[in-house]
Amino acid sequence: MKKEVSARSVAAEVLTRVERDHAFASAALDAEIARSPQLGPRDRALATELAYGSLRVRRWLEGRLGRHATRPIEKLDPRVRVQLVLAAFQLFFLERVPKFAAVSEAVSAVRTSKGPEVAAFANAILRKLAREAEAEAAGLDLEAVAVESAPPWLFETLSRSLGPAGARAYLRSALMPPPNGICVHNASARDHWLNRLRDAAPQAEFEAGTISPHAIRARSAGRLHTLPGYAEGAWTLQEEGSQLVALALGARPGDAVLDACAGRGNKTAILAGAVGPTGAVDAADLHPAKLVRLRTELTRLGLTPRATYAVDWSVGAGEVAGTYDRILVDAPCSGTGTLGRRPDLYIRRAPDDLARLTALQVAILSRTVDRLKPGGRLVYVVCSVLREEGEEVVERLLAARPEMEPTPFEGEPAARLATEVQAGDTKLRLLPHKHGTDGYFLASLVKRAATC
Ligand SMILES: C[S@@+](CC[C@H](N)C(=O)[O-])C[C@H]1O[C@@H](n2cnc3c(N)ncnc32)[C@H](O)[C@@H]1O
Repeated sequence: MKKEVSARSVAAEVLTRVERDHAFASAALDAEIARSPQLGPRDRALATELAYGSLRVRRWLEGRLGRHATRPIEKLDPRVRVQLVLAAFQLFFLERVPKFAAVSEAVSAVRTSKGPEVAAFANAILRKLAREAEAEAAGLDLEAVAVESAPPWLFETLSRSLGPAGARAYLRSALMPPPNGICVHNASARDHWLNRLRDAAPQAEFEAGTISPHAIRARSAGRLHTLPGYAEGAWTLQEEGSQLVALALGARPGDAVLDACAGRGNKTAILAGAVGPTGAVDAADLHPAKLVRLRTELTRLGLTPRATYAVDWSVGAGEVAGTYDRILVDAPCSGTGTLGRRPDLYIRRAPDDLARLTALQVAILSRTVDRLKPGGRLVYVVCSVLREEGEEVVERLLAARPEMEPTPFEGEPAARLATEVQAGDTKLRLLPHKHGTDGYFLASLVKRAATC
């Protein structure tokens, strides 16, 4: 019998894959949606809301389900647990799905996969939860929900970095889907594209970003790449904080720049635009496949990197032989600044990841410093808000490489923000609840010119 596909069944498959295989939610969702061409735009949006929404509050939902279960929730078959979590999410957070429908859809999915006995167990729990949701949903303390949704080790680690109130505010902000970012290449054309996008998708919300002069924030806009301007290369999809990161390097016309952990080139395009035809941008990354994507994307935008290098900075500089005026090190990290966008991190991250990642960050930084000209600048960035991957990594680098010293940012938006938000202007932490961007830590460093 062919399985019926619905927004709910797609979300259930995504949650199962994230839980069971530690899959990336975005990749799992893209794959499931691609396998379900019969879903229209509304159902695709609902599947996304169900999958991401449940992941954002999964621990809290499991806690509530656990109060009524006769056996531990974590011991249940993952497919049953996922059905219960999805129904609980609908009961507490999705007003537009009637409560009886949420319960009966979950119970019927459990009956199909596990039989009537387990279905009766699911039914008993969900009926009790439906009564609680009826009484409580409107008055939930969302900050408490957010804190209980994070694993305790993560809340403690965030509290050490942001203070307990900061950690609570950050987690509360991560309950909301963040906007999608658009980067208009020619910043002076931003208003033009804002108007064009509003005309093309009146149901969506577009607003100018406040941190990056290139940024437009988009909500409820569906598939952005189908809108005017994308195919012509007038804009790309790039989160606003990520734009600021590239601008923070302060690359000038004529500079030789290395994008040391360039990935698919999200930031390389801004760097290539800044150095212009008289400068050069080289891009490096561990994964050659990402560099192929980078070349394709830059070509689409009418830009070209001078060279791309597949390099593992943890072992050496590979074929990167030259030296550079400016280097951007957008290092691999815990991603804890992106919890709103990647709630699967609540499942995929573990406390011991930090020691491994910080050792890697220090190793990458140390090797890239060798490729910096004396007097040259390096911006270190992680999409993490944790001190361990931020201030502490910089301290470790400065201890190992005394020729490096902190220096104020040169990129105008980052320099302005740094002096506004903290006393020292050589480091900057972007926070979703303060800046409306993903969370990042940035540090600006210079290599002392040799003295005789
Ligand atoms: C945070 S991502 C940055 C990606 C890119 N700059 C962007 O804006 O999307 C970190 C990148 O570092 C790369 N990476 C991880 N370990 C590395 C290593 N040992 N040497 C070089 N690159 C590495 C990853 O492949 C990934 O693309």
